[in-house]
Amino acid sequence: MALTVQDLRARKGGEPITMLTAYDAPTAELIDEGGVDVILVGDSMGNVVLGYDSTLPVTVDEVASRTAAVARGVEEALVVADMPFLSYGTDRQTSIENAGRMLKEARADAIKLESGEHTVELTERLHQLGIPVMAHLGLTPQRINELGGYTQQGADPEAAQEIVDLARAHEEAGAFSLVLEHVPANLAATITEELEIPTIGIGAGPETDGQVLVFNDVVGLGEWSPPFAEQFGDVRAEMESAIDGYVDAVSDEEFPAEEHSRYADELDDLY
Ligand SMILES: Nc1nc(=O)c2c([nH]1)NC[C@@H]1CN(c3ccc(C(=O)N[C@@H](CCC(=O)O)C(=O)O)cc3)CN21
Ligand SMILES: CC(C)C(=O)C(=O)O
Ligand SMILES: [Mg+2]
Repeated sequence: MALTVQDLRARKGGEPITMLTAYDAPTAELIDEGGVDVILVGDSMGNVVLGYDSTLPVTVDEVASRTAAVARGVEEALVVADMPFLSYGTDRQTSIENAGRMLKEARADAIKLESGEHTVELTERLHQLGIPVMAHLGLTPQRINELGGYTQQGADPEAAQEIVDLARAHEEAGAFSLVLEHVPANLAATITEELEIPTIGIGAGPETDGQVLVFNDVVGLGEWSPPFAEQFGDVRAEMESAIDGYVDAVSDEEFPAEEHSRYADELDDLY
């Protein structure tokens, strides 16, 4: 049976939750078969697949299209669509319509919002309507122009308290889980202890209820990855070697070989 948001809530304090991003069907299928619990169609697609230098240009259409592809590749994992910059938190009607598209059109199971004061009421409304919301606090990359850099958040007592208060407010509003990004490990541990919903950390230390990373960082596909990510493979080197192999084989006239080529006997008299 496919994982539900209720199953995820029940994992609080239990076996660590695993979450990875994916942006296409075949990758999502591999991740799903690998037993990962949650697949996030992250707006990090802006950086890692669409060639932008931030997540800000990513559109609702782009996330919806990629989410639909991912959902087609997945059988077991929970599929979460990441709402892009300015697709929510402006007016309520548009926010609900955009979030609704992810479930109605793209077949996501839930959505994620970069959270703040402006998303407490919206989270409650979406929850009431039947759209499960994953909250996201700490480093929220859609605020890069306010933040000035992708630095650790909540490192002083006042900023930490603000995150704790917002975490509680979003739990109360009905969020089913909370991503904590690039915050001190001791702050993430405290929030994890205080909340009843599972926390999922990225650059937030070992004491959250789960971990999330960007797929490209995990397999070693990107040229660059954040300091808190770990590379568990070197897919980039594999790709480079396959591309070199192809170019060499064509240049040396070794590809295509006999086994790749079909001849039509009927043409023998003509040519
Ligand atoms: N490939 C990829 N992986 C990610 O995890 C990721 C993205 N892209 N794009 C969207 C956001 C941006 N993220 C980032 C990006 C950079 C740092 C980083 O380098 N932080 C340093 C320097 C901060 C600074 O001074 O600007 C640090 O030491 O905190 C952290 C998280 C996480 N997200
Ligand atoms: C890193 C995760 C939490 C994210 O928001 C994304 O990939 O866009
Ligand atoms: Mg994101």
